[in-house]
Amino acid sequence: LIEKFSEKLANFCYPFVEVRFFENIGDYMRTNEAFLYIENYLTSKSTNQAKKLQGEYVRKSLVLKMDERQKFYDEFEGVKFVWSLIKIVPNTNSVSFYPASDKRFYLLTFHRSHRDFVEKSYLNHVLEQGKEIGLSKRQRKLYTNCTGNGEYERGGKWSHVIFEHPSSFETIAMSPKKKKEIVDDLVTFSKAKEYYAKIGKPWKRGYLLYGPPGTGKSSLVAAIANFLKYDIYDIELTNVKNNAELRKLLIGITSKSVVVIEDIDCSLDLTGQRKTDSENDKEKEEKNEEVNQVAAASLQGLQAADKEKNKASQVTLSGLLNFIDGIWSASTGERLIIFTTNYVEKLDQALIRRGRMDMHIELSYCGFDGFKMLAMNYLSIESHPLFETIQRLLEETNMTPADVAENLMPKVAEEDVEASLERLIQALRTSKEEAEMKAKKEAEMKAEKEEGTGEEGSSEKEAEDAEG
Ligand SMILES: Nc1ncnc2c1ncn2[C@@H]1O[C@H](COP(=O)(O)OP(=O)(O)OP(=O)(O)O)[C@@H](O)[C@H]1O
Ligand SMILES: [Mg+2]
Repeated sequence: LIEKFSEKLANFCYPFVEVRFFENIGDYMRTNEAFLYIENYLTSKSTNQAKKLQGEYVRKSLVLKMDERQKFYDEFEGVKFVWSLIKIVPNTNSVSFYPASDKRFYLLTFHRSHRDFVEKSYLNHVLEQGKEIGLSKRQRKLYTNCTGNGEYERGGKWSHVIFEHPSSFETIAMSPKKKKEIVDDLVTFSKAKEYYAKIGKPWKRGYLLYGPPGTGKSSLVAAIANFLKYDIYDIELTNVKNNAELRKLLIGITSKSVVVIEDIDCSLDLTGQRKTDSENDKEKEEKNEEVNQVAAASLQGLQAADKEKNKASQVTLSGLLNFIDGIWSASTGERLIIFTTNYVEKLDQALIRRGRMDMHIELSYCGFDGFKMLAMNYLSIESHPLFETIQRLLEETNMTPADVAENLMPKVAEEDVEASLERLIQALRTSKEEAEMKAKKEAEMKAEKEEGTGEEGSSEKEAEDAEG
């Protein structure tokens, strides 16, 4: 009876319902998209009402956001609602190996008589509006994974900054045909939600960008993200301890994102075949043995080996393959996965087969088309008498777009166009001469080596004869 009565009393005194929308949810602490949509919705509405705001400078404009503990009153179809942003700071007195991070949530309060209305229409209204606003002017983010190596850091988490890279398809120098191909592919992909559902595939696509250093792979990644207006998740694989941590990262990725793994050939030893369990065990045993030997040798040696062991990532090729298109990968909607590498031939075929990496894009040395684009961007010229010479030289020698761009950049204030072009021509000539010299030297070395092996054989014989 007392229980019943106290419940009634509580309801009478506080007839409100509270709903919390946490920023991160679940064991994997994935970003709650509802939180982001609500943030957009409230940011668009709250600024003229709230008295405590937070200012951020985003893409050349000021964005005012709701401050913590600031209440915001909303009204929809005659019903009143109260929103507030609340931050829970973890208890710093408790001693924990992994310090907990702050938790934030939006709290929605309304009268309990509107419960049905909230569930059926108000929340839909808020989320839909927030989503729409988000698409048109959201701040895009560049995420990277935390190291997880330090004593106080836990791996498998993302940290982010606002993504503001000026690269776009207009500034990338590559053949117009290839550029169009990529743009068309991106547009088709971004509109193909139903199609992917129909063919029973997760909505994602893989790109492999390969080519020598300085040919614009990283720039192209930024251009793609800018074009699609997606967030970027830049994974540093060497910071990922094991496959479980990689999966944890995957779960934390929101939809509409580009996932990038740069220099995939250097990140890990992924070039070998997928290993069987027994092979893995054997390797581990061997490693342990090594460590033991070092331990016996000296304490210092052990510490060094331990450090190395800690550093080494245990992400395997099969873990990465699962990351790309395993069952878990379908849990995060619309997504583009991009690998970049300097040495495509080093990679395992399983990693780059079609279906995983659907499109292979080669970025190569600067051609005349690329040069014209750079000249337009850097010097604002479409043609010049010196272009002919440059075209001929570009055909005769290999120069990366990065080098061409560097030479075109004015070195002193108000340098004229001709000086820049002359500098480029000079650089192209030098590079051509160097390449020729190198080829000549290599040929000489080769010839010498061949001669040398012949001579060595004979001198050995002589020595033998002398001994005899
Ligand atoms: N195709 C290109 N178009 C325009 N600018 C380019 C191009 N390639 C390179 N650049 C210029 O050179 C710089 C370096 O390029 P970028 O970082 O994209 O090269 P990368 O291929 O990623 O090299 P790495 O393999 O060393 O990572 C960029 O800042 C950009 O200004
Ligand atoms: Mg790069």
